Amino acid sequence: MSNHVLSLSDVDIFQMDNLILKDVNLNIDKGEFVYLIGKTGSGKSSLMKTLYGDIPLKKGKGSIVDFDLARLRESEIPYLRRKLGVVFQDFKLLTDRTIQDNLKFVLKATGWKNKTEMQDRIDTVLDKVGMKTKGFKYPHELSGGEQQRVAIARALLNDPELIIADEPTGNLDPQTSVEIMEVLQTINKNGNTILMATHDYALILKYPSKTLKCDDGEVFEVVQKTV
Ligand SMILES: Nc1ncnc2c1ncn2[C@@H]1O[C@H](COP(=O)(O)OP(=O)(O)OP(=O)(O)O)[C@@H](O)[C@H]1O
Repeated sequence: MSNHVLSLSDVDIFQMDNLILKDVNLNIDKGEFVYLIGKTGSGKSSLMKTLYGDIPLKKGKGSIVDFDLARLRESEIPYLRRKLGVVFQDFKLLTDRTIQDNLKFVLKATGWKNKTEMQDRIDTVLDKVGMKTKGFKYPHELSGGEQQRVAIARALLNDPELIIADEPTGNLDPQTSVEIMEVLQTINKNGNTILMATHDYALILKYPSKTLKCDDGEVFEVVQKTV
């Protein structure tokens, strides 16, 4: 059986009718930590959006956590998202409710019903990111780094087969970026597969791993010294 969590072959990535990336071929195996780099506008976000069903796959073959991206129906997207954890640069927490309630909202929306099980899961994921004691706070009462920890906890709620993180340290200072990276590294060592877009080469040097680059309409793997 294939160990691929993600597999793209001869995929073209579009924004509307504009071709952004051509003939993309890549595989990510269970347990890998993979960086996605490339200058602004090179197509990193477009690639990631295609992976979580925000942009339809119009050409080529793509499978992600057992979903066929070329045949993905609108109605299947919520089920795909349940098997993925997506983390954004700007955290995207709901500002009108506490951290606990942000997480509860996601659990309810994804079919959880039992209150004790929900609370146990929330405690577990907040503990994983070092935020167990701050669940009663509102997002604006937390620092950027703490909000990103919560966003990572939220991504972990449904035990995703792949975490897609689009510049998760983009809004954070260097020290806080390292702290968030430590959280992601620990999660990866505990078995979660992670694809992370970043501009932060210092992080890549500190935590070397497989690196894919978007450049001039293509995606290719780079060896560390040419990053
Ligand atoms: N909603 C959109 N509609 C049309 N074109 C878009 C849209 N979003 C992005 N693009 C274009 O697609 C190309 C790739 O953008 P994308 O956001 O994927 O790059 P990126 O590598 O993620 O950049 P950044 O590092 O700045 O986030 C750019 O030329 C951009 O102008």
